[in-house]
Amino acid sequence: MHIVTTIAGSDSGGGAGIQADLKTFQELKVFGTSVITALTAQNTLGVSDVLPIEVSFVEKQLQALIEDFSISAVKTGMLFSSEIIQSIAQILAEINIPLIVDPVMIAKGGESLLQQEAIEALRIYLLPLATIVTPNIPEAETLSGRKINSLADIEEVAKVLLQMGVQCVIIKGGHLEDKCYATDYVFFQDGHSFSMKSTRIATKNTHGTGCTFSAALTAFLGRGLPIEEAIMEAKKFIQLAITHDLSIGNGHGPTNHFAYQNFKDSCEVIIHET
Ligand SMILES: Nc1ncnc2c1ncn2[C@@H]1O[C@H](COP(=O)(O)OP(=O)(O)OP(=O)(O)O)[C@@H](O)[C@H]1O
Ligand SMILES: Cc1ncc(CO)c(N)n1
Repeated sequence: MHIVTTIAGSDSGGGAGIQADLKTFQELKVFGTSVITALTAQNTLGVSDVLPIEVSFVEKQLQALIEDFSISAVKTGMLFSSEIIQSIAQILAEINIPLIVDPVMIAKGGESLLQQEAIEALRIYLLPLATIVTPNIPEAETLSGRKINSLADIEEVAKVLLQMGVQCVIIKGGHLEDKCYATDYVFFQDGHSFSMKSTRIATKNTHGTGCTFSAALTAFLGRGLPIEEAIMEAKKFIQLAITHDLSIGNGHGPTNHFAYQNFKDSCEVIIHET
C-alpha cells in the first residue's frame, strides 16, 4: 500500500483542500494522510472565514506522520502564512520524498488563502524543494513577477520558476481565454517540455480543480508512475471529474472525484511535444 500526504487547508464544502485530496487519494487506491494548516468555513458560494492552525501544531501533525509511515509522495495546498511555510519546509528538507507544490493563493470567489507576505516564503523555502509546482496563470504571474499574455510569456515564466530550483513546472491553463480547450504547459529542468490539451467543458462547477489535479498527480507519483505518465494521467483524472460534474450547491460546484474510476477509458488528452 502506497502512503501519500497532503499538507493543506480544510474545505468544509468538501470540493477543494484536504477533502478533495483525500477523496482523490482514495479513488486512486493510495492511503491518504493529512496535515491540516487551516480551517475554512466554505461552500460553493465562497469562503466566509479562515482559522489558521498554530504553527507548532502543524509541525506536530507532520512529525507524527514522518515518525510512523513510509510516505511515497507529499503535496502542499493552502499554507496560509510564511511561518507555516518555513516550518514545513524545514521538516521536508530533511526527508527525500517527491514533493508537489500547488501554490494556492486565492479561492474562486476572490478570498485570500495565502497572506501576501507568504509569497516570498514560497519562493525562498518551498520551491527549491519541489519536484513539481502546479501554478494556475495568476499564481504563475505572482510567483515569477511577470505578466502572461502569450505562449512566449508562459515559457519565460516557467524559466523563472525553474531557476528557483523546482524540477518540473506545470502552468495550468484553466484561466486562459481559449473557449475550445483547457491546455496545461509542462517544463522540465533539462529543457524538455510539452503541452496537454483537453476539451474545455462549459461549466461553472470548477471548485477545487487545482487541488484535485495536484492530488491525482501526488497519488500517481506515489504509486511509482514515471513523472510524465503521472502528469498525463492526472490531467485525465481532472478532465473526467469536470466533465461528469455533480451539480452540488448553488455556486461553483465541486468536481466529480468518482468519475475517473467509471470512465477512465473514455478520455482524450492531446500531447504536443514542444
Ligand atoms: N472548464 C474546464 N474544462 C476542462 N478542464 C479545465 C477547465 N477548467 C480548468 N481545467 C483544468 O483543470 C486543471 C486545474 O486548472 P485551473 O487553472 O482551473 O486550476 P486552479 O485555478 O488552481 O483551480 P482551483 O483554484 O479552483 O482549485 C487544469 O488541468 C486545467 O486545464
Ligand atoms: C481549503 C482550500 N484550499 C484550496 C482552495 C482552492 O481551490 C480552496 N478553495 N480551499
